[in-house]
Amino acid sequence: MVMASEHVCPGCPRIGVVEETQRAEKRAQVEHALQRFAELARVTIDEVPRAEPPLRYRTRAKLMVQGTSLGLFREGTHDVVDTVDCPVLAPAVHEVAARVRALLDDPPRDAGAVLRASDRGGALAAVDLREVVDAGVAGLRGHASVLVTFALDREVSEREARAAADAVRNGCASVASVAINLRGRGPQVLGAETRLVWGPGELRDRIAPGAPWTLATHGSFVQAHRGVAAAMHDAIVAALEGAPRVIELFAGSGALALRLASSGARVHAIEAFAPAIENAKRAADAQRIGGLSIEIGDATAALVAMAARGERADAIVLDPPRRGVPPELRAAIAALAPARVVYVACDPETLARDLAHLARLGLAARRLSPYDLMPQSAHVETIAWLEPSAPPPVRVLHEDERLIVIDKDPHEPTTPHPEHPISALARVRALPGAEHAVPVHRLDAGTSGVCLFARRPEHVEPFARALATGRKRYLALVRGVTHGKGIVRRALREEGRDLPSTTRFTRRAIVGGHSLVRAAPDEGRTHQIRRHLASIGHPLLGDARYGHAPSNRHLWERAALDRPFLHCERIELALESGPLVLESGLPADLALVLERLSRS
Ligand SMILES: C[S@@+](CC[C@H](N)C(=O)[O-])C[C@H]1O[C@@H](n2cnc3c(N)ncnc32)[C@H](O)[C@@H]1O
Repeated sequence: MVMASEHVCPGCPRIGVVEETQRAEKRAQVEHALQRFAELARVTIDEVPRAEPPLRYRTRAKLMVQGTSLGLFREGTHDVVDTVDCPVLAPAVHEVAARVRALLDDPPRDAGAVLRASDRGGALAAVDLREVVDAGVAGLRGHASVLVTFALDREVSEREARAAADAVRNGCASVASVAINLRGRGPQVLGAETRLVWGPGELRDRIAPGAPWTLATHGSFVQAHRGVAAAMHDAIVAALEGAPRVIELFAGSGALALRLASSGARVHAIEAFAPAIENAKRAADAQRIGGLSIEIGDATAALVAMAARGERADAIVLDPPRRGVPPELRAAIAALAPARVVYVACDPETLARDLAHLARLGLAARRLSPYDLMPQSAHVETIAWLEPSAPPPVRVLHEDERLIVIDKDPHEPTTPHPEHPISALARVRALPGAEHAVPVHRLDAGTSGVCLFARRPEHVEPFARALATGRKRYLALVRGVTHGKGIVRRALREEGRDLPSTTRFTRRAIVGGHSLVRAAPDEGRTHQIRRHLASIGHPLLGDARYGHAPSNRHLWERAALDRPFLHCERIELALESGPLVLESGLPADLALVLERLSRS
């Protein structure tokens, strides 16, 4: 058990909490993330296995520099909390951090700006420490050493860089290699350009004794906890036994790809960061591991191209960044018709969003296995095991002898479209007595909510007329803060004619600096709400066509928004038989977006 420390470091907010409790909390986090999605109601969640060791495990530290402090930003600020007694860093990483800290206190003159914080007139903004273990002979941590990268805010001379490298390695045997990196303006700790100053620049690294080695370079990705990462790899290799062709997306420097290939599978590894995956191939060749092919590029573009070529995969493994994967990639995964999919996720919420969509595409997760990849933090890493399974039936809001009204899911068009593997119409026609159904109107693929179908083509006309004069209400999240209410009257061009159009809106709430509005179009012109709200400077968030690309990117990264935020929540029809009110609640994916936005 870890005892409570006096102050809680932002890196380990759960330190001091009994380990069993931490693991139960992590499992509960995953459970909570699944709960909002009806498609995931029957998924079981394993207990979280114990991480060994629970302390002194961290293979990588990106430490910020401020004055003479080396540590992490206090949450929501740019104040650095010094992590001098950090109990989770692996011993070699801890030793090098202590050496850098001592040098910040007393920087050698000839190292110039490299070892002086940028807020003290120097150039140093952060230090990236990456542990490397070639455990081939002496067992894990037998040969631990560290790749040190100084992240600088400005250029320094070669002489200053060399003096800094000498200073950090003198008296610190764990330093294996030193590089400098120019950070650029982005929020990332490291920029694109790294320059080797001293040492080999790349070293063999193993997750576990006996595992194939990979090539570690300055700043390269490594799982935070070797023991837990190795257990995850074991579980994945066992689950994919007998799969002759595996596609691995987001393969990094190939630790898992090499394991899978060395166990006999043919692995095609796709990764955007060229040096990492090129090193995987070099490591495979040097170890005579056959069967590994690599592809450098965007995982979505690569898989969409494979699907378009009609390729198939026995198994697909993916380990994306926190934001999860875009809808096009989920559709391409389903199109490759894999017998097994293994989805490794570091954010259970985006995982749940993606699993719900994959379930509708015919790939269902029955079981999730959460891991304690970063003990003492709130982080939970989860493996989802997916298999082909019939998609859940469409949700019916109302049906009678002539009409079927469904709650349309996002990411599917109303009628079949070549870019989408499934349509609302196809799912409606799978209902009993609905094989001749036709849509009364169309919602865009990205829009969810109330959607009307006539049971037979001859039933469409009266409902189409009732819909044209009926009241329709949508929920939309739009960029910026709108007036409390407003009316947009603006002709919209359709089929070469300008047609008078009116949309009324009321703001319901401000969430994360944006407006949640109820919008009611008097007509039902193509993209009426999207075009009208964009025309007054408040485009829908997530709308790639009429929206604001930087805001869309931000909401995708931070708030898990993967489609236009537009939901048809209510339609009122005056039918000959009497009034009919159809309503749909806020869908789970948009509820998640609002929750994340109000948290941030
Ligand atoms: C969570 S890491 C997983 C790394 C790898 N599975 C491992 O264990 O070493 C995510 C990886 O995805 C890569 N990546 C990020 N965006 C990508 C994209 N659009 N296409 C392909 N790879 C991407 C990153 O470079 C990073 O290596």
